[in-house]
Amino acid sequence: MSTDIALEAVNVSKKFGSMTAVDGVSIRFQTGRLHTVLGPNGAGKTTLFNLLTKDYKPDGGEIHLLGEAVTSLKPHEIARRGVGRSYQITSVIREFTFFENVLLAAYRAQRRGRFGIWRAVRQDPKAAAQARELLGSLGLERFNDRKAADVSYGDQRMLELAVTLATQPRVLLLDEPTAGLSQRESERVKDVVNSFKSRYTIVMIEHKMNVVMDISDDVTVMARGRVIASGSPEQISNDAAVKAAYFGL
Ligand SMILES: Nc1ncnc2c1ncn2[C@@H]1O[C@H](COP(=O)(O)OP(=O)(O)OP(=O)(O)O)[C@@H](O)[C@H]1O
Repeated sequence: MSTDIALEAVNVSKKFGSMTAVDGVSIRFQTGRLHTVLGPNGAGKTTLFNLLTKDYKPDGGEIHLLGEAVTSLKPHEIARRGVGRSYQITSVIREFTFFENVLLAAYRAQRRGRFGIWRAVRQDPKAAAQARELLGSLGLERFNDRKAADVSYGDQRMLELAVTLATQPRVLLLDEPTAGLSQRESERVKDVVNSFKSRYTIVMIEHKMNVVMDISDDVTVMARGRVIASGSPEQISNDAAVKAAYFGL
């Protein structure tokens, strides 16, 4: 199998009772590209993410990561092999400062997922240097000593991104990184995600069309659990099936 494909779903399906949320989807995410999954509410995008990270077990089909079948692995094993996912605010400890949150994630990543006693975490110079550098590169150093609970929703989402990056993923799954953000904050997240391109393989679910069109290399459109179109942003915006299913035109 070609290793220029970082992550791949082959004919995956997932049912909830009698409802098929993901219906025989095959999709390839190429190394070093930003691939957006687009589609109306209920199209199956988040369920597809859950299948890629193995949070859900597929009813059929396979998942391949960096050329290897990983369909039987558990979510933490997928994470350890380099798939990082931002779980919205849930990955952030609200009572911890920005620095402490990123430090903890960096420390755990260096120890392949194991927790340490907090005193040892605090005294780890390598994790501390990594946390400082990461927060600096995202322009968040002014929040180093601020508690996550005390900043705006937009800044918490930036912290969530920093925590995910501290795990040193190869493939980054972003589920609506601009959801709930103001236009100015969305632009900032868009620029930051754009700056990650080439360093990571990025798979993003995103609804805001300006974000999708400005920074995606590839776009796949889902509707009712299936892939209805795939191509460049320009091809997708001119696709008749997409206009019908997504924009209601
Ligand atoms: N855990 C679950 N149990 C039952 N049904 C579910 C579950 N998760 C998702 N579904 C259903 O599966 C379908 C696909 O949902 P999914 O969340 O994957 O869509 P989506 O494209 O991410 O939508 P949105 O843009 O609204 O987040 C929907 O009909 C949803 O109600």
